[in-house]
Amino acid sequence: MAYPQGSRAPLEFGGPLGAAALMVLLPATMFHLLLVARSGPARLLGPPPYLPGPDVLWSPRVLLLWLTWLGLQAALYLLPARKVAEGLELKDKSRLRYPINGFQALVLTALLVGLAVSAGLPLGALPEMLVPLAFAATLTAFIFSFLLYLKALGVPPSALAPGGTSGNPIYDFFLGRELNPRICSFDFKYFCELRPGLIGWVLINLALLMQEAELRGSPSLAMWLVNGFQLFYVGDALWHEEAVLTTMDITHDGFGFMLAFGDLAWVPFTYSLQAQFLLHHPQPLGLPMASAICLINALGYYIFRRANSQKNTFRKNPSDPRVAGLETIPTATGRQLLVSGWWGLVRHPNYLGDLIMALAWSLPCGVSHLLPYFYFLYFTALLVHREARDEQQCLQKYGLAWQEYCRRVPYRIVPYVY
Ligand SMILES: NC(=O)C1=CN([C@@H]2O[C@H](COP(=O)(O)OP(=O)(O)OC[C@H]3O[C@@H](n4cnc5c(N)ncnc54)[C@H](OP(=O)(O)O)[C@@H]3O)[C@@H](O)[C@H]2O)C=CC1
Ligand SMILES: CC(C)CCC[C@@H](C)[C@H]1CC=C2C3=C(CC[C@@]21C)[C@@]1(C)CC[C@H](O)C[C@@H]1CC3
Repeated sequence: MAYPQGSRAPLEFGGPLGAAALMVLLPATMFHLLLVARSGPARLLGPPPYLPGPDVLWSPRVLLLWLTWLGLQAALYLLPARKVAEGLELKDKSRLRYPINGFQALVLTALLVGLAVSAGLPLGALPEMLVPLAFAATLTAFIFSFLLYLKALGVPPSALAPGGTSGNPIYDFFLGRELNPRICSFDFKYFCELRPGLIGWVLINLALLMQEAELRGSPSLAMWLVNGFQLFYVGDALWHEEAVLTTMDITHDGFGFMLAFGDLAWVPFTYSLQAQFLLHHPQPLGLPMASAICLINALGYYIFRRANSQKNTFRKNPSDPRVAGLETIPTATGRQLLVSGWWGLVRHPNYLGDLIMALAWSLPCGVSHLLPYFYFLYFTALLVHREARDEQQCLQKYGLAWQEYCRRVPYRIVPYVY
């Protein structure tokens, strides 16, 4: 970990050099995956079939389509919400308010897309536009991050994120300077984290399913499973939208290139990789194997949801009867740490469940190619790194109590392994 001059706050992601490298590597990886998924050999580690020129990447029509998508999601965000939730207390002791209408946005998007398809919109044509769409999303992420960086120059220090104020413009551009950039009540980070990318991901999956039906008469069982699992995951995230308000992305990280690109481009165009692969490389899948994969996904989801809900219930109200009997460690901040139940098994049981689901999403693609396992490999790396970042933040917040928790719950994600 590098340390900025004159400060004790450690720089993450390898400092400015690491940030600069990631700003090139992440988009390059995304385009590599998009190109390789449709190539015959589909080799994750091989060269891409061709290098796309400007005529392949750039299309004003596709850019317009992308901006329309962002506009639609922004309009749905502004609709009246079933609930308005308060975020955690900020440095200046205030709390921001957030609309809880993400699930409503998903349902309305599904209705609008259904209407448009029945009126003749060729959704099956979307897979042919993935490369220029990804380019439009990447371009938007760069421009948007630049505007956010400029906006952050004019805000008071209390509005800045703890991490993105190193003074190095490349590093701060990557990590994001302002914690909660807003125009009036429109919160850009919260909007991007859950709406255009996540809903875009399942829409791309659906388009791939429809194109498979056009090509082969009906979608394959493998394609149904991947679509079903991922739609369920996105629906669950939007149903439990309020939980995102306590994640480190909202409470700790600024809004810069990492999250703008991650939310707007990386999620829709790389998380749909399994469905992209299946369109071009159909895989036979029998009912017994499909049933086993469903069980693996259900097990992952059970661990993921129960662990997340247990912590969220406990954080909202520690005397709630569902969590009141759990053993806890007091901390100097007045908050407690769970040390039994799911959070006594490993220090991140929710990551364990998420990883099991990630495996279940790749298995329908068979074992002939490594490519569809990219998500599982990337996600393992992301969660191991995220766990280390969270650990650092918890050690700072809770000190000795956190050390005691680590002593009592020695494994981080996988019991007896890691
Ligand atoms: N699909 C994807 O790409 C991604 C999915 N995710 C998923 O999003 C969800 C949220 O993840 P994330 O925000 O990383 O982290 P967590 O939901 O795991 O939250 C970590 C926080 O929980 C609190 N905590 C930790 N241990 C305990 C304990 N023993 N008792 C009580 N509170 C504790 C601490 O905050 P405090 O004490 O302040 O409450 C800590 O900072 C996860 O399910 C993850 O799998 C995450 C990233 C990417
Ligand atoms: C571009 C880099 C590789 C880093 C990008 C990270 C982002 C893709 C993720 C950071 C945290 C995320 C969360 C989710 C999606 C991925 C990103 C945005 C969820 C919304 C997924 C669904 C879960 O139920 C909640 C997650 C919160 C964190």
